[in-house]
Amino acid sequence: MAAADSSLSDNPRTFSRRPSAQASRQAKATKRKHQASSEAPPAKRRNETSCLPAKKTSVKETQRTFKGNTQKTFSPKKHSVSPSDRNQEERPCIKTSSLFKNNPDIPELHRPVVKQVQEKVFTSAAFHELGLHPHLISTINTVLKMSSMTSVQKQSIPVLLEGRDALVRSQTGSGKTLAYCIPVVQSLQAMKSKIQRSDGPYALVLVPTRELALQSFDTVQKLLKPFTWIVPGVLMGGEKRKSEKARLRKGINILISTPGRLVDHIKSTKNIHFSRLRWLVFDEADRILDLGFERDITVILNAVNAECQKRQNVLLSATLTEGVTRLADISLHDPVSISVLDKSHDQLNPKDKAVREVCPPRTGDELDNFAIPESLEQHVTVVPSKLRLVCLAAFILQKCKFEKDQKMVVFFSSCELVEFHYSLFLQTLLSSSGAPASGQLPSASTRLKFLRLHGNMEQEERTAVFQEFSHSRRGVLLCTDVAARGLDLPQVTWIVQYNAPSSPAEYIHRIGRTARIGCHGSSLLILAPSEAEYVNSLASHKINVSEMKMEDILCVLARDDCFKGKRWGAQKSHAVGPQEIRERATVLQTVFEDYVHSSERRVSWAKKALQSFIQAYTTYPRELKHIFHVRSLHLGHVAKSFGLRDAPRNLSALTRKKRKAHLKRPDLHKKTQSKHSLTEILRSEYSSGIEPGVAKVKKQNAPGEPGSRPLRPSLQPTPCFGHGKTLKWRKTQKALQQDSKTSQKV
Ligand SMILES: Nc1ncnc2c1ncn2[C@@H]1O[C@H](COP(=O)(O)OP(=O)(O)OP(=O)(O)O)[C@@H](O)[C@H]1O
Repeated sequence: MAAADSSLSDNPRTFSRRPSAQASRQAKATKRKHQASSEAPPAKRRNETSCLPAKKTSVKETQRTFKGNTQKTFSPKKHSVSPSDRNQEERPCIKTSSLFKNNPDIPELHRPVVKQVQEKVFTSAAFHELGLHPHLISTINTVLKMSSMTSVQKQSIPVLLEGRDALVRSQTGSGKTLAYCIPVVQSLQAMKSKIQRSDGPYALVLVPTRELALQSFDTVQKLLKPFTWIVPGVLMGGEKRKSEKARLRKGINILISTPGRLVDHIKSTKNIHFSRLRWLVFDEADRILDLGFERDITVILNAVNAECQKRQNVLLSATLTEGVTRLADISLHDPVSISVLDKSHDQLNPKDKAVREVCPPRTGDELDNFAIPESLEQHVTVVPSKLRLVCLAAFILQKCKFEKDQKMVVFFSSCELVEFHYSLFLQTLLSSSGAPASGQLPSASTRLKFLRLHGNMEQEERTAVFQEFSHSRRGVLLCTDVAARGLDLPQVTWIVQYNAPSSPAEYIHRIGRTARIGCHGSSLLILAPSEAEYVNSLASHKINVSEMKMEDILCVLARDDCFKGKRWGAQKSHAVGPQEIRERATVLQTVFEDYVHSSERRVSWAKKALQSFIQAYTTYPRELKHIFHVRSLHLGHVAKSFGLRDAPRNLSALTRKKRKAHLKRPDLHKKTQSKHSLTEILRSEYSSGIEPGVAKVKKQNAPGEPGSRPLRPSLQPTPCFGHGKTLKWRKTQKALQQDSKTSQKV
């Protein structure tokens, strides 16, 4: 079976490095030395206690340590090769790349131990203490099967029932949805003149993603069971515009929508009237009010304000930020700030006091430090770029193949990356039929189940995946940040961040998909050595992560004999030593590489995924650029993590060009063509989904064919924010620059 050529993948071709003549002579000498060492007999290193050395100190040392072992050819066991691959087998063997050679040092993590901010989830207060309609109480008790309130519910519901505007902040999975849904339902069912369906919206709930819209709709629908005259509805794209129009025409009293889809109806349908609107709710408010949704929110607020001046506004999020509170200053009327952290709520008046309370001075700013569920264990592992793919696969195998009932969510930075890894794992790690596909490991467990979710998928499939994963007891969901906010996926045990998030807020929301409402959960953040400082950045926001060694993750390969290197045939798995682990990791890598290199189409698919990774990498915000900069990426090594044996030759030039164009644009909202292509890809999942020219990933997408991206509508006129106040976007853009970065990433 063909294997990788280390001389190519170890080529230190990066974006910034231009080797001098001397350096290139040295590189050649090093290469000759490696080739020579590959022919030496394997060194004996059998009596080590840990699986692998904790860190590789230098190239020289590596050569000494692993001399003779690293370039040996390893191939998966013979029976893993399908008939179509026999031709490859007959080809002369190419030298196998060493995954464990020429990697940068793994730095010691000197993470400061910080005391995380924590909140109490439950209270002993019961819902019947709130004076709600008896039917509503019994619905909460019997349909939702809840009796006592969470802290945020106990604080928010009375305030909202008083008719106040509110900013609500509490940790992920603490019950914020009911904190606003219960008061909305209670107030609407109590209206003196009984609500008619044809009255149109009394409450408008804006959420950032379609799945969250569905989820919130489901909750509202349950609460409305006894109040059949109040009609809830959801607009979220994916459904035919015509049928949504028909539903709107009939009347929706509690309308839940993503901004993009609502804008589409405001523009094209004459059937939405906001004259009776009583409630405007922004769930995941910091996400909705950041620049990613600027144009849509502008249109919505203009439409709402034109017909309705008096309403209750509610903003909720686990990560209220400065940007949101600035907007809140404009759109909220005499708001109450509710933070579970304080274990109290403040009734704030005048308005500037409210803002000060919600966003105190920067020094010791506790609102920069988000609460993290107490039962959430956070880990980080530092992995050289070449080993990232193998390490992720090993971690998935460890948890989801060898442990029972594990449910994992893996976050990537773009739709293309999700598609790539989904297809790759499906074709290589999963054995669904008797005959293994090219490069597939036949003994891969049927226990493994992969699903994927991102914004370039057809809505029908998105919904099906969301439902399937929600109801499943196990499985691996590969996704973009489209699943980071608000989704309540029961019993998720692990969150893996394969690509680091662009802000602490996004980190909080991603890990918040586990350890909800008092349950236990764990998370793993995978960083490259050059990104290790990110741990300090998290610590500065009081986020504590403990280190998990890469070697401990790779050790799982000892449990799976389909990764056995040839030389260790008879050896029992429990006696597997560090050298064998390295070889098994190389076998796994070879499986990936063989799959990717089995056709030109797949190679170009992997290259596109690599390019997408690099593009996403350029969009980290300025304050994180010293950690995540494309210049620190070793293209050859990164290529390896896409199953490529070689760094694509034209990629760096292409990316450099894109990067230059990107850097030229301080204002990301300039309507330039080049910007369009870069940012549209990153936002695509938040589109309404019905823009012209939107090409989606088909349901039965052939592996290796990433989907295309939806386009966004053009800029809207200056918006008008709540209570007749006009917000100057240019000013606000600057204030929100911080937050906007998140919207450029997916
Ligand atoms: N009083 C309660 N008792 C028991 N379970 C509850 C209660 N309130 C809410 N829950 C459950 O807790 C889970 C999390 O609630 P919810 O999704 O509203 O959290 P959230 O605070 O909005 O999270 P996120 O910040 O991630 O959006 C849901 O499964 C919900 O049904």
